[in-house]
Amino acid sequence: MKIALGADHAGFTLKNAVKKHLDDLGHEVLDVGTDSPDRTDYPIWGSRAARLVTGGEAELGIVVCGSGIGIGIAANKVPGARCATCTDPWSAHMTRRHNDANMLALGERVTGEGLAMAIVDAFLEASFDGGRHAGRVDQITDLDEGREL
Ligand SMILES: O=C(CO)[C@H](O)[C@H](O)[C@H](O)COP(=O)(O)O
Repeated sequence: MKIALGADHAGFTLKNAVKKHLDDLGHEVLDVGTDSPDRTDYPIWGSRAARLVTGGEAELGIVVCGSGIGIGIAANKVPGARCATCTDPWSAHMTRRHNDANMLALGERVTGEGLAMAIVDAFLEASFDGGRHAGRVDQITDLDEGREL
């Protein structure tokens, strides 16, 4: 699978660990940066990763900042991105099944590396249930495209 990856300085180390994990699993990683631990701004990297996902170059995206919150908010500003900030594997599993999330956000200052990989695995191994959830995801798309509910 092609997976977009992005992080700010506060997520740089965990991004590299996620990248190695994805490489080991045989995925193709599209790393948008950042490429150093120098201080930078999470909206840049969240939006760049999201654009790869919404543009179809990547199937899924994973983004990392200190909390996982800022970069997730930024990713979700790109229409078509459904990015979930997760701190546990169950939430990562459920956001794929019920929300058809196409991006996962992690917080390096929140989540240790071992747990982060379990979250990544749960996210990648689950898939969308469809059914009653499909109409709700369609409603999210309506919001993305400026329609009122
Ligand atoms: O956006 C965040 C908070 O929601 C991230 O944790 C950022 O990585 C953080 O704000 C960066 O903070 P810093 O003090 O500039 O390292």
